[in-house]
Amino acid sequence: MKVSEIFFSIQGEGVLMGTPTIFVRFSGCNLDCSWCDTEYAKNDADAKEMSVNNILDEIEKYNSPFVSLTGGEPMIQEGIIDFINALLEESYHITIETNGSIPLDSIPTSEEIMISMDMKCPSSGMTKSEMYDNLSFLSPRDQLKFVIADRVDYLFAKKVLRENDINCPVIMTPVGGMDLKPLAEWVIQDCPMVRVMPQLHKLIWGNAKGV
Ligand SMILES: Nc1nc2[nH]cc(C(=O)O)c2c(=O)[nH]1
Ligand code: SF4
Ligand SMILES: [Mg+2]
Repeated sequence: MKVSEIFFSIQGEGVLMGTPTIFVRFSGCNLDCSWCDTEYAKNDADAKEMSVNNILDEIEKYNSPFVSLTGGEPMIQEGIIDFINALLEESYHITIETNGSIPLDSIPTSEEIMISMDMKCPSSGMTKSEMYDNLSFLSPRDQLKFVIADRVDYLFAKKVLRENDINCPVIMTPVGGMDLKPLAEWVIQDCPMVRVMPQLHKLIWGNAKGV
């Protein structure tokens, strides 16, 4: 598998925010979001080839049952399902950070898996890539995230929520993860059933790599 980096940090996004978590960041992505904050993982130029066992050996060094698979786009990695099954066997809780453009039905059903699906808004330039069928695959233990750059993105997100039956927590985060006020005020005005959240790791460490 093509790995960009493995690091131990706190979960900075979503309902598990604040939980010490091991991150496995895979290289390679099928999208090209305008505001991507992990350009270095979008192609596999700097990737390290690692087997499932190599990765398991590496993450065993950290003392946490929480693993987050991210990228890039983890779901395009060859062998990702075998890796997920190996993590389940080792009793890890797994968060899968996916961009929503890859079918999610190959992911095993388990209490120990949280699918954290991004829904790409207009400012990303990638809205056409989203697979709306994936929304029906999300259960209450998963989460749906919208990264919001402007009012157009916010209205897009509201429309998606209005037109689809969503069964999991919904999170809105401003692009860059830190300037929360405009988004918070829109949500208060409209009161949709969403949670406004920062990217906690960026509040702590700024826009650094490996955190
Ligand atoms: N601390 C921390 N939390 C994260 N949650 C999701 C991340 C991601 O890049 O997908 C991420 C990340 O890069 N760092
Ligand atoms: S899906 Fe994620 S990694 Fe891929 S281009 Fe968009 S923000 Fe970057
Ligand atoms: Mg990140």
